Amino acid sequence: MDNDSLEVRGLTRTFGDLTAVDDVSFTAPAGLLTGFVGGNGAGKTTTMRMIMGVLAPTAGEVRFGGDPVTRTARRAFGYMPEERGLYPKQPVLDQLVYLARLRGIAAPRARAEVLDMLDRLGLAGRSKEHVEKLSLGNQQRVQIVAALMGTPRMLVLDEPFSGLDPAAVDGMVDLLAEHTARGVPVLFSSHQLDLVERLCERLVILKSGRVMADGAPADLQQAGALRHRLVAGGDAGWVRGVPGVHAVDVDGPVALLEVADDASLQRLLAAGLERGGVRELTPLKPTLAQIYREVTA
Ligand SMILES: Nc1ncnc2c1ncn2[C@@H]1O[C@H](COP(=O)(O)OP(=O)(O)OP(=O)(O)O)[C@@H](O)[C@H]1O
Repeated sequence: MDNDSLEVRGLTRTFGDLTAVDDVSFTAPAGLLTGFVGGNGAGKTTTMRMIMGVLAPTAGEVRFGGDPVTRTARRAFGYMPEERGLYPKQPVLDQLVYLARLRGIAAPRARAEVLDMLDRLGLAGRSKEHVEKLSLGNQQRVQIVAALMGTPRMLVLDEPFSGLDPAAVDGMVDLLAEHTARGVPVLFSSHQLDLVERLCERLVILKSGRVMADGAPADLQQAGALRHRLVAGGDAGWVRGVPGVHAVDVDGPVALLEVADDASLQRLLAAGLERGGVRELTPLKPTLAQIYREVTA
């Protein structure tokens, strides 16, 4: 196991009769972005709270670098909680420097680091404003600074991209890349599957508190039902009669197909030769949205 990876083993949390997180195990490897996805109420926030020690697990454990996570170790983790938690009536810079000092960063360095990150997120001119005067997206940018400052050893970010405009998303992506380049594991939750697909090297999909899929997106794409796009010489209606081939959609000569195995693919081609030929047959990689729908169906 890589030394600076996050490992979650058998994590479980009940609230009365509800098992919100049910025997969840996964690894967020060092130096990689791991996307944590799942519908509303799937258990993402509850899992992240347990990782950060905000909530006690009913069962299971959290390890970092091979060791059980202690309170001291958690001080070196950057966390963006769902409930955010900035003081509305304090100026942005004062507040961030205060939070940085709580993490043990000396005042001059804290100030320089905070000003640099505010600048990179387009907030340089707003550092003296009270947080409550900022738009929600700009408050979110301040939260990002709060989570990322101080050279954290791990990042746990609950919906860090929600409410950000495209420029801020790009700024955030660049910042996260700097942390993964240092070997830091980054776990972030999101409902924006296009963004997760673009960014993540690892993916954990949760449903009703359970892990439904866990791995590299390319592996999950291969494990999913492979679809093919076929363009026939004439009307492609004949594809419906080929054993092992499921026609998802047929529109004139173009068909979208799920092919069970290689033998079915050969049957499809043989049938095509008898029915006016096959002009094109292309395997299609499922998108993350398709994988997500399949594994959470
Ligand atoms: N303190 C609590 N007391 C009782 N139930 C809770 C508590 N916290 C969470 N839950 C329940 O646990 C389940 C998982 O909630 P959680 O917030 O972890 O989901 P989530 O995946 O983060 O959802 P969302 O995407 O909507 O933020 C939900 O059914 C929620 O109502």
